[in-house]
Amino acid sequence: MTSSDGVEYTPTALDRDAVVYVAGHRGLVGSAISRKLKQEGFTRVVGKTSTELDLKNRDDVFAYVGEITPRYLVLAAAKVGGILANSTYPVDFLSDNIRIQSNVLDAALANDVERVMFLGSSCIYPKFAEQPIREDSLLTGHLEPTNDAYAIAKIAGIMHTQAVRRQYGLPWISAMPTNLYGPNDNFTPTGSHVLPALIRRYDEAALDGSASVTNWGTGSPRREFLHADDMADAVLHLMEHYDGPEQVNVGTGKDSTIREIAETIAEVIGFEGETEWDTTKPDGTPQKLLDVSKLAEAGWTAKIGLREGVTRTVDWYRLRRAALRGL
Ligand SMILES: NC(=O)C1=CN([C@@H]2O[C@H](COP(=O)(O)OP(=O)(O)OC[C@H]3O[C@@H](n4cnc5c(N)ncnc54)[C@H](OP(=O)(O)O)[C@@H]3O)[C@@H](O)[C@H]2O)C=CC1
Ligand SMILES: C[C@H]1O[C@H](OP(=O)(O)OP(=O)(O)OC[C@H]2O[C@@H](n3cnc4c(=O)[nH]c(N)nc43)[C@H](O)[C@@H]2O)[C@@H](O)[C@@H](O)C1=O
Repeated sequence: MTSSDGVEYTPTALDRDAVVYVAGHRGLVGSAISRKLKQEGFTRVVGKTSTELDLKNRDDVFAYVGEITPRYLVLAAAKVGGILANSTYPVDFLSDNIRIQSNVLDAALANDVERVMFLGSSCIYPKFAEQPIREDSLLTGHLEPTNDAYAIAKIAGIMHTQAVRRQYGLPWISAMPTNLYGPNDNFTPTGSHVLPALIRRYDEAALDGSASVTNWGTGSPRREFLHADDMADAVLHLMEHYDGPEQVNVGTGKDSTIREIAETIAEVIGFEGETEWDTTKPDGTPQKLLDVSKLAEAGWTAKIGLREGVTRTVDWYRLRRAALRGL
């Protein structure tokens, strides 16, 4: 098969005995991908924690990738955070991510990694992109200011995979996930995304018998949420069934208001008090709903519904509550 950029590659089942390097294998997405690959019979799934290998250190990255010489690589390591972390530390989100992805992708190229999956984020699209957001709306308008630095790093990552395809003919691809959640998410109050933040907040309020909780913003922004296990399933599916220079959106195709998400989480937790909104905190993008038709054409749709996914995540959180709260 020849792609629109001239790369000749026919997507096929990945070799279960080949080395697969999952960069970021302890995180929300990387851990789900590692689990999925092992469930599917992959025997040599490898990774290192950030303590063992700081991906910002180019020499160390080249040494490690040269040592393991993976046939496949999923780049799920990044500096990641919610709206507050992104808007407070833009330098870190830009600089760390540019360095991590340049090091890993350059080392992958130097070692002829056959198939690379780069993970971006739906925040790469313009703040006021037409909804649902199509892949071709990339670079057609201004970014959302609360995460523009992170988005620019991610756009550079997409371009990096496209450039490798053009210059070296390797069938590297990228996927743009919507907002994700699930086991191994970040549950810290100031660093996390909304879904884990609300699970923790409502759980604490239920335990303490609080009369009310206060969430950030107005509650009116719309977001689409995908469970990390679905994300992992989509990543493997795309690596085995998709090739092309254009990034592929990964989501459910359905969104809800933050207020509705809060109601679902409160119900699953069993919190019966009031919810208030702190409108001094930012709302961010008014709506982020991905057009997932390209993904559907590649043969994949989401399977885990929001209530089921939230229930599973609440159960996971409750088993680890003390450790996650640092108690
Ligand atoms: N979470 C979300 O809602 C979304 C995430 N994404 C993308 O998915 C990918 C994974 O995100 P997610 O799993 O949520 O993030 P997490 O924060 O859960 O995990 C990030 C991973 O990256 C690793 N990492 C970070 N910095 C370094 C470093 N300097 N050296 C080595 N490893 C490092 C961490 O390693 P360790 O644990 O060892 O410290 C961790 O395993 C990212 O590219 C992100 O942009 C896209 C859209 C939405
Ligand atoms: C995945 C994506 O994640 C970020 O963008 P975001 O979608 O705005 O993510 P968020 O989950 O942090 O917030 C979603 C909405 O929820 C509201 N909200 C209410 N209460 C809490 C709360 O307690 N915590 C948080 N974090 N948000 C809250 C919040 O005000 C906002 O309106 C970017 O980092 C971006 O770079 C990126 O890629």
